[in-house]
Amino acid sequence: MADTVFRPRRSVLYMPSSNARALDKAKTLPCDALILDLEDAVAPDAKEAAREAACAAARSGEYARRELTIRINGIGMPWHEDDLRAAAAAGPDAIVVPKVGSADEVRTLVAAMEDAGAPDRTTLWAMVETPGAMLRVEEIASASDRLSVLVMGTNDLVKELYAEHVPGRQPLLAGLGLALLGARAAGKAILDGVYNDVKDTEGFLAECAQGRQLGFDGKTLIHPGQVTGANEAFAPSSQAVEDARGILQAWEDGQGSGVVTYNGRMIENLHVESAQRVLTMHEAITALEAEAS
Ligand SMILES: CC(C)(COP(=O)(O)OP(=O)(O)OC[C@H]1O[C@@H](n2cnc3c(N)ncnc32)[C@H](O)[C@@H]1OP(=O)(O)O)[C@@H](O)C(=O)NCCC(=O)NCCSC(=O)C[C@H](O)C(=O)O
Ligand SMILES: [Mg+2]
Repeated sequence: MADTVFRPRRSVLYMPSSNARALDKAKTLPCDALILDLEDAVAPDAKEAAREAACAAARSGEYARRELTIRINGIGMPWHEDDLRAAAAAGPDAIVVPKVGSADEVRTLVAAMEDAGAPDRTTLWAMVETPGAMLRVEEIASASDRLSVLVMGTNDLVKELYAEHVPGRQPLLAGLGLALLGARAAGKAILDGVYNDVKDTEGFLAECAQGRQLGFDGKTLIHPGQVTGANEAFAPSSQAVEDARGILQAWEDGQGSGVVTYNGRMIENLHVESAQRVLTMHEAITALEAEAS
């Protein structure tokens, strides 16, 4: 069911489940989560072999601390039902469903997962990547407790809007904002879309910084070379951690004295809550990284 404790999802790497080298390499990468893809990255004649490989990976227990998810083909596609049944039986951390468009679809997917015997630990991640989904994000996100994460599909959204990929993502800002509002109103995690140019480090890091500033929990990625940048961008900086500790200390020291300040800035209860959140994230990331070493 949906998370009750904070789980870092700074770097969430897609890989084609038909690519055995990528599946193997993923066991060594410092990403927080993996999406083993059966949808766009897999050609029609490779779908069945990819499904078997993804389910075997989910059963293997070889991906250690990394959250392991399987992206199945979308509702209405010829492989959808078999993918969902097989993924549910394999019991990954989550089943990722592309192009989810309504709360009814979420309820149908959750019922199908339950019918297929998905273990309780397997949650649903819904991709939102169409204009209709952007307008219904809150109802999609609130439709089931089993839905834990929303994932932006920015390539599909650009296509559906007849927009263009440009630095700064101006054509997407309305959609990104609506999706963030809907996810946060429903209390769900939300991941930013992918950056397609795997050789453009500067552009990628700028988009990570923008995604972080907008409020995303992490970024979906397409190449191992993008993992470290996303991990840094979506973790609290050492300055942010130091400030969070200072704010909590100033708040504790100033109880009963009325106005509290830290480094000349006014501190209210809401700043204390934000500082606590920063420290929770920092501790969760530190614990996750300690597991890896
Ligand atoms: C983009 C790529 C096709 C580039 O592949 P390639 O040219 O082979 O990269 P490299 O030679 O630099 O690879 C170096 C090594 O790293 C491994 N590798 C590459 N990519 C991955 C990966 N994603 N996960 C794990 N390992 C990876 C290679 O095997 C090499 O290993 P080795 O030989 O042992 O050194 C390729 O990166 C790729 O296929 N990426 C994923 C594409 C994908 O999954 N696309 C679908 C999801 S994106 C999407 O659909 C978003 C959404 O729906 C939307 O609408 O926006
Ligand atoms: Mg897509």
